[in-house]
Amino acid sequence: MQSSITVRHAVHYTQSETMTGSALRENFLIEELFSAGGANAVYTHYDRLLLIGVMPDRAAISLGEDMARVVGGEFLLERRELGLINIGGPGIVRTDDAVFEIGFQDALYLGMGTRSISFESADPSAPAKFYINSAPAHAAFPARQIRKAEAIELNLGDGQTSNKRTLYQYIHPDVVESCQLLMGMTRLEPGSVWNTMPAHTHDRRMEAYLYFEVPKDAFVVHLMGRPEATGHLIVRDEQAVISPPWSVHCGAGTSAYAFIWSMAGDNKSFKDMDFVPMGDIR
Ligand SMILES: O=C[C@H](O)[C@@H](O)CC(=O)C(=O)O
Ligand SMILES: [Zn+2]
Repeated sequence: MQSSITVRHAVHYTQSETMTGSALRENFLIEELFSAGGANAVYTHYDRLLLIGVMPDRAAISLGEDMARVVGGEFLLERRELGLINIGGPGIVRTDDAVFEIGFQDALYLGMGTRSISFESADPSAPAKFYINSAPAHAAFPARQIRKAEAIELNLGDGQTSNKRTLYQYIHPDVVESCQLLMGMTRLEPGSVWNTMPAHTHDRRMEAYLYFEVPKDAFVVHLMGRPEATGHLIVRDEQAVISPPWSVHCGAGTSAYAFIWSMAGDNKSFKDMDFVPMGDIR
């Protein structure tokens, strides 16, 4: 089983603005989260968000002692909460006292205090891909499965500006209670390529994007940085971007794609965004 845990430090924009393209990639892009039969984790110091990709094949994968060590606890969710969305085949998540069948584009919230968590693929030839985010928690809320049909659906953008898309809020105060985690998915319509335009920042919360369903040979040009000093990351299928609180996070693909966004920080107010006037982007 291939597994990894890496730590990403927080970076000030005065430093990121002097970085080469490859240094930006090392600090803000996660190239490999999903490896067959493995679990890859990135612990970021931005709001201590933990991003994990779990792709079980024949055997179950559990988040065990190595993860507990990273967070300095007896077990991973001793003082944390966790959200996940499955972007692969049907999967199964077992916890201390429950079994959840998690289909494609279904989500699961697990609260603080959940001791044992293990992941399986229902069919190893169509493996599940659990994209997991975990953040520090102060209260124990009940576990809850959120199917795609239960997420809040928002229709955004316009074909005329190539940004027609559907946004699904899964872990959101109007759907399920969480301490600080917000999580959802956005899917571009065929022919639309721009996400999150007009761009925004939210200094109160960091954000992470996992791009998926990016066709082979296609890519997304993800813009990051302060609005007046943007840089870019070329992002391929199933790669994730860590977006600091001071950064815009938007992009255009060479074709349509989907992505999972998640946030952690001071509030859970999705609408708390500082929109950037289009004329200010540099
Ligand atoms: O703060 C919110 C996040 O940046 C995303 O939810 C935006 C997004 O998915 C979109 O506009 O397409
Ligand atoms: Zn945002």
